[in-house]
Amino acid sequence: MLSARALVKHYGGTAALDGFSLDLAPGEIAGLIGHNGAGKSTFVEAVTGLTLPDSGTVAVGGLDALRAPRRARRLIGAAPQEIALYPSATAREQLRLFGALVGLRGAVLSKQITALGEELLLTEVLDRQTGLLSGGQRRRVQAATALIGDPPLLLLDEPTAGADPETRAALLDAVRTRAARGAAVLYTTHYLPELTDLDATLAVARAGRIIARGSRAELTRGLPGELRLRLGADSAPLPERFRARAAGSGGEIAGGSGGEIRISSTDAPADLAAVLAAGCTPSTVDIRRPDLDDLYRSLAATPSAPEASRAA
Ligand SMILES: Nc1ncnc2c1ncn2[C@@H]1O[C@H](COP(=O)(O)OP(=O)(O)OP(=O)(O)O)[C@@H](O)[C@H]1O
Repeated sequence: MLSARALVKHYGGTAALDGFSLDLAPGEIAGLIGHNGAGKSTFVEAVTGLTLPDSGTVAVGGLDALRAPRRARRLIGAAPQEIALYPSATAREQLRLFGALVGLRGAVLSKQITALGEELLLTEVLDRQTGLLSGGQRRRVQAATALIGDPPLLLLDEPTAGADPETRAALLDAVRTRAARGAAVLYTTHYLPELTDLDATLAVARAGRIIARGSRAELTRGLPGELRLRLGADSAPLPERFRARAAGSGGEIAGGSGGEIRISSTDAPADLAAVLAAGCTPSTVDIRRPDLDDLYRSLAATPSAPEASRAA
């Protein structure tokens, strides 16, 4: 549904995009993550036609989005990071406007607005001016403007910023429903647990390009998780070879202290078997598998290509 190749965009001496490539299939939710300034918003602007890249290509539903931006734009529902609503218009008026832009009219449009209001918990505020809404409500109205008309490509930039747990859940449900109907969703966030909730594939941006792409399982394979345990009162001490990997955990390595030992481990079941074989008798055991935070940390610790070449 979306295929971007080798996008480059310079702002003065800054390469906001530096060979940014990304593919997105129908029905896929991809989490676009990366540090501030990695190029995520610039990429979304390039796909929506707000920014013209210096080079590279963007295809949306097979259309060349750089040559035919208006036609491509009709296939895209975008909720940018910056709120872009008319403060004096009501939420319903905004949705009428966006609905009309994608060709909805009359009763069909009214029905979609009512349904979106219910879905995103906005029914009570649909007839209020958006300038008078809370930040979280405005963000949901903005998300609704992206969802109206069921576009096949959704670009949602931090749609849950400022959302409380109830409205966050409603937004995530709405995203899942659209993907289940076949929409491709690019979901930018700094809040990694959401991507687990959405069962999203991941695209990690760094210095203007994607440096890792795949399922969460693929990208976290081989990363260390943790074996966490407490040693019982009559336990043998933790074997020497685990002590260095338990350093800094704050746990006690002798039995009976009650402190939690955290052993960095790429194969926690095997390490647990070795600990038990050494006569340790844990009173509690927990295995923490590597998660998105571990992935983020491991990628942050690896210099990107331009940084590496600068450092060389
Ligand atoms: N209009 C602009 N003029 C000048 N520089 C820009 C402009 N837009 C983006 N940049 C620069 O391009 C780089 C990428 O910015 P971008 O907003 O795409 O990052 P981001 O990954 O979306 O960051 P964040 O997580 O903070 O939203 C940054 O160094 C930014 O300062």
